Amino acid sequence: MMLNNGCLCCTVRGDLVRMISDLVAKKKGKFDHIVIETTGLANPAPIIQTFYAEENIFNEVKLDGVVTLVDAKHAGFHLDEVKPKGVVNEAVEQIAYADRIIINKTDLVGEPDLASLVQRIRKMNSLAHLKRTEYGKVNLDYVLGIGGFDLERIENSINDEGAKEDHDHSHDHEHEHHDHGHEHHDHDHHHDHKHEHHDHHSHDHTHDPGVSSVSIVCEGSLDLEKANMWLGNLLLDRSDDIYRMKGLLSVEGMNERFVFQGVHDIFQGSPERLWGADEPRINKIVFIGKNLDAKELEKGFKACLI
Ligand SMILES: Nc1nc2c(ncn2[C@@H]2O[C@H](COP(=O)(O)OP(=O)(O)OP(=O)(O)O)[C@@H](O)[C@H]2O)c(=O)[nH]1
Repeated sequence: MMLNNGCLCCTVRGDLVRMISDLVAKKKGKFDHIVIETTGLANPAPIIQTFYAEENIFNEVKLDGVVTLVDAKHAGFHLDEVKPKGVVNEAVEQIAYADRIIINKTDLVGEPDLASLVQRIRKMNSLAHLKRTEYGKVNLDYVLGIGGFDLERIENSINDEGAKEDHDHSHDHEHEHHDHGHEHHDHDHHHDHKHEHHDHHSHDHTHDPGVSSVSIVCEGSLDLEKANMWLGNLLLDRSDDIYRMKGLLSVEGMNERFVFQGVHDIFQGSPERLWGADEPRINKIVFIGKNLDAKELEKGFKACLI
């Protein structure tokens, strides 16, 4: 089914609501997945938000994940494009919201360019799985059944954060990235940030998209009231800039681990399984967004610890 262009200022796509309602009414039980292919100019946010905003949709279908196909040869150009003030760079947005990033046409670029593109994408979105392809060759289960918004799968996605370029052939890289991911967890993140700026200047990029991933990893238990206030206020002030977030928290007095995920002002959270007797109470939160201040986020979070 072809959708008309939605109004860019709307956060709920009426056309998408109608399309899904029609499909559900006519063919309920006859399909496993619905694949929505947007144009290259689409902002994914309104499409994602539609799945939470309308009760009919929310109850009948579940948003599985966002897959972004990146043209390895031309992506750099689009990411560098300077837009008029207030206009988003859709290439940046499409990477920021993704659960899976497929970097295609890798045969057309050299390894150094490819590596720097991967690095650049990784800094924007440290949660997504990433794969390099030629002619878009991926297994179907890589792009269907992702569970990118499932609370039950939060732990997996934040645990292998930054560490999971999914390789089919190039094994040396797997190790490289794996190590990097662990380092990422142990170190403070201002370090990463500084590097980012350094790289930025030395490569003389003209445009900083300002989209980055910030992760907080910290042992301890949270004061429920303080944590509620902090996250609540953060979303009140910054929900436009926070594209996606995922977290696993240890709350004082709560025997279960608390998991949450969010997209802008949409927030879903719930207690998950019990903490193990010997399990270290480690909190993990990952934010993907614009103008994120890693230091400030970490400070705010730590102020909520008991
Ligand atoms: N060299 C090379 N060419 C590719 C690769 N993947 C796709 N192509 C070619 O790129 C061209 C455009 O591919 P499409 O898949 O139609 O691109 P698209 O962006 O989906 O196009 P539309 O959705 O129709 O706008 C075709 O000639 C493909 O054969 C790749 O990995 N390497």
